[in-house]
Amino acid sequence: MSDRTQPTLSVRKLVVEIPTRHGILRPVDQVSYDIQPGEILGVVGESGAGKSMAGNAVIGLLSPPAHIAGGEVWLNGNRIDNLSRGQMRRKRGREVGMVFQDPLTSLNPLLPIGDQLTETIIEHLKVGKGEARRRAIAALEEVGIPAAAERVDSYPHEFSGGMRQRVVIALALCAEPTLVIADEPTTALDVSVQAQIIALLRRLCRERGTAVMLVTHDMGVIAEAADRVAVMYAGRLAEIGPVREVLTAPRHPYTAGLMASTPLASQGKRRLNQIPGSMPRLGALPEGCAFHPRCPRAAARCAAGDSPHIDSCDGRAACWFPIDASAKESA
Ligand SMILES: Nc1ncnc2c1ncn2[C@@H]1O[C@H](COP(=O)(O)OP(=O)(O)OP(=O)(O)O)[C@@H](O)[C@H]1O
Repeated sequence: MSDRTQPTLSVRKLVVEIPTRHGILRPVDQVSYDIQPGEILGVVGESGAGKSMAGNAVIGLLSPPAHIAGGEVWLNGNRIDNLSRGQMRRKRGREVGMVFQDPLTSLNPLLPIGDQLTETIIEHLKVGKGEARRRAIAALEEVGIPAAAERVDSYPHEFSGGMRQRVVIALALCAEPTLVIADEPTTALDVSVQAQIIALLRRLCRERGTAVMLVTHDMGVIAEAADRVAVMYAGRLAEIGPVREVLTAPRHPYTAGLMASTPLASQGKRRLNQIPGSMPRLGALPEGCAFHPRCPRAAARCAAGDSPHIDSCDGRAACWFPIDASAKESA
């Protein structure tokens, strides 16, 4: 078991590479972060920023030819980036639960949901059939499935999208994992249902001390759910820090741009200023900071040399000229 001072997940200088005919791409480049027990780390960025690859790499779900080419991943104090596929498969489910955008990725359409839950519980918790069924019903009750004792024998298609995602959360949590990777868990749902699912995930993981990596393109979901946020741009971490600080006083101009293009309910008004241009392709990254061609603060230093890294900047933003909120600047 993890002790409370040890992060549940610790990722150090993780690099994912994809060899292509035109050279090697790095969809994840030197990414480092920790997630503490009970903490939700939101990973946000535009489409193609490398968010899903960063999550999939951690749980050994990269599709070849993508592979981990550097760095380390530690789960509860054990190194896991060098495990075999079989060893990693056993960790998924038992130590790591997964919630994906489409509930039908996780649910077998041909099996009643109760069978899927009891199978997982028996496999990972080594209890008998009767006890597993009792726990399956309790798990469904906990995620808010009405009349769980009757619905336990229903098939996935007999539930609405929101209820199906509740079942997936029950399935992800039933083996009592210490880490949950949730990749766009609410993107396919109606806005009103989205908030319920986020609140549910947050409550259950808090209660159990489960660490969560929440991958989303939606700053609103981050504001709602996350304790800390990691902002990705072109495979690299642009900024990482406590969600309140990053969202109210972003230091990286990219984070500031994302915030300016996101209508947040808490801000009371819609601010919609799109960041000009688009994220560069991985095969055509500019020299220097990958964001500099779109950056309102870019200076000569940003366009040359190595890309700035959080560790070599101020520890929060990978930027040579971070925004200083105390100076009342705006990006
Ligand atoms: N087989 C592949 N060959 C080349 N590039 C790839 C391959 N698979 C993924 N990529 C690239 O890797 C990058 C990271 O993809 P990833 O899916 O992690 O991004 P994302 O931030 O999760 O985006 P989205 O929100 O659209 O899912 C993207 O630029 C994508 O184009």
